[in-house]
Amino acid sequence: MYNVLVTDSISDTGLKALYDHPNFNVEKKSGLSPEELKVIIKDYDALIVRSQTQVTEDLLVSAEKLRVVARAGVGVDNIDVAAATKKGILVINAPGANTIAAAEHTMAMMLSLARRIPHAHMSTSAGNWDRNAFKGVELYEKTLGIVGMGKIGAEVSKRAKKFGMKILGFDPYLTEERANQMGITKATLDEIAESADFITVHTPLTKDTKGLINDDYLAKTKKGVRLINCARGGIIDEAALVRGLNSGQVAGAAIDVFETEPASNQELLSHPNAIVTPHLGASTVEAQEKVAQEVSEEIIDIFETESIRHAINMPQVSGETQKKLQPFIDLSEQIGILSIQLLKYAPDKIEINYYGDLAKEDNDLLTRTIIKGILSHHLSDSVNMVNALHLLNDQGVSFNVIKSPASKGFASYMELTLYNGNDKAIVGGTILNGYGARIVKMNEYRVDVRPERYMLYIEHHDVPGMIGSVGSILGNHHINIGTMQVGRAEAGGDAIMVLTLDKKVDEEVAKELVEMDGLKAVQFLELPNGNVPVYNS
Ligand SMILES: NC(=O)C1=CN([C@@H]2O[C@H](COP(=O)(O)OP(=O)(O)OC[C@H]3O[C@@H](n4cnc5c(N)ncnc54)[C@H](O)[C@@H]3O)[C@@H](O)[C@H]2O)C=CC1
Ligand SMILES: O=C(O)C(=O)COP(=O)(O)O
Repeated sequence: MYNVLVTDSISDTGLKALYDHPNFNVEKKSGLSPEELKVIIKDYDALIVRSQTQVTEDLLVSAEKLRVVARAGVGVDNIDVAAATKKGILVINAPGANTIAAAEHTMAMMLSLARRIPHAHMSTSAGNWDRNAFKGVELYEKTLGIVGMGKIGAEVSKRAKKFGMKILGFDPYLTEERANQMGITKATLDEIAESADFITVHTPLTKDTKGLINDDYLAKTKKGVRLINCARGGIIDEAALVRGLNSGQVAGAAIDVFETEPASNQELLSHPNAIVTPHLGASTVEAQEKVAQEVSEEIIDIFETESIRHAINMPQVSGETQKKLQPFIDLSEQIGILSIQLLKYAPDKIEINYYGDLAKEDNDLLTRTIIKGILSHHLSDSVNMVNALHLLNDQGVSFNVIKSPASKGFASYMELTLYNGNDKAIVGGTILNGYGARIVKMNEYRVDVRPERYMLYIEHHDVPGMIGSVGSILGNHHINIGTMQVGRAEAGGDAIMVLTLDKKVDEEVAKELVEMDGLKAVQFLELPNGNVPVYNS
């Protein structure tokens, strides 16, 4: 049974999949103080939040079995993603599920600014009938500058165009071609300042976007510009905005998100030309059901099938790439595990080579799986796909990934080399069509071995009788040999044997083998996810 904690106001309808699932126990606990949350978090496998709960490093330290933090929404600035990654906790969100809600709220804010609806409402409901004080402006034929042409920015542009607005879009990823397709003009921030009557921001809050609209920028805008922020507090610098509103440079501002929330900047909140809402962009029945449903279904998939769609701290892989890489995932981990057992010590340098078709794919997922295999030897369960690269970095191990389209004799081939000073261990593997995974290189030797649970790697001198002697020792201890591969550099020189065994070699057998004349190195290898033969009785 997996325990899921929900700490913000999340739609019960959207959580239905989790409520109905026999393997999940959902508990809703809102209004907890950080201290109270810290005490109970240790019992939960997954945590679902919106923007209110602060998922800090201090909280995550106490989250003993937490595997997933799910953000029922887009922005993850209330979650310490770096601390989660360090602890191997996956962070997911629900991108796109509240896009329409946020775009419609932006339009509502823009229309409210243009026609001063909140002010007119307050005055009229107080008993006044003032038809002259609230003369507005039209959106029609005005220029709207959109900073951040992602999902919400694009939906806002569609709606604003229908109102007859001219749209200038700024986004580092906006191409001329996409702008043309959308019927908007690609612009710079300065061009927006120069021509826009309304400016709306739709970016995440990053070090680049923090204070993007500041005193300097406002000085370049048209006098009487109107500003909207339904993205993140701080993209428009609040102090600069108040100065702009006071001087009249800014005719009006509609603000849904604030530098600190709950908002406390009274000068802004009570400014006669400001319209403010308490972070309501995503607050529609539809969006709240959708975000909750998306994260619920993804949590079930993560725990039941390990499939991840919207990870913040894991590589995003398309369905097609995932399908191509799938057969290599187990093999990657096996290569990692075998190589660290061959090297015996922790590596100080790692090199991963992808050849052939594999080199053409985005193989970050395989790289993480290989690293997880290597590190799990010393760090066991504390390493996973989320924190593998982070832990490697922490250990000061350098790693290098080389992709080469050359085939190396197989359609796809991967080779891992671990270094420890002058020592190194090499393991290469491939998937043979119709035959499955094969280890095809161990150190400098070519082999052809199906990765199995129990394996034995022996380096010896190429002299008569070696194979027989190893076979006898194993036979005397009732250890059946599944397969055996022999290889040599040259006749009478160095040679290897790689055996797959039906059971584990205990210390006594290992000792006998190590003491055998002519053997240079004996390494018992164990693959937790390798095949174990089953005998018919
Ligand atoms: N008020 C509310 O309740 C809601 C707020 N949001 C916020 O709205 C923002 C946008 O959300 P989406 O459109 O879903 O995200 P998105 O990821 O689809 O789009 C963000 C866009 O910002 C662009 N961008 C990043 N840095 C930029 C920069 N320096 N200058 C210009 N563009 C830049 C990116 O290239 C991207 O195209 C996020 O901050 C999100 O958290 C989202 C939903 C509801
Ligand atoms: O999805 C986002 O980024 C939002 O800002 C929505 O926040 P909320 O879920 O309404 O607290």
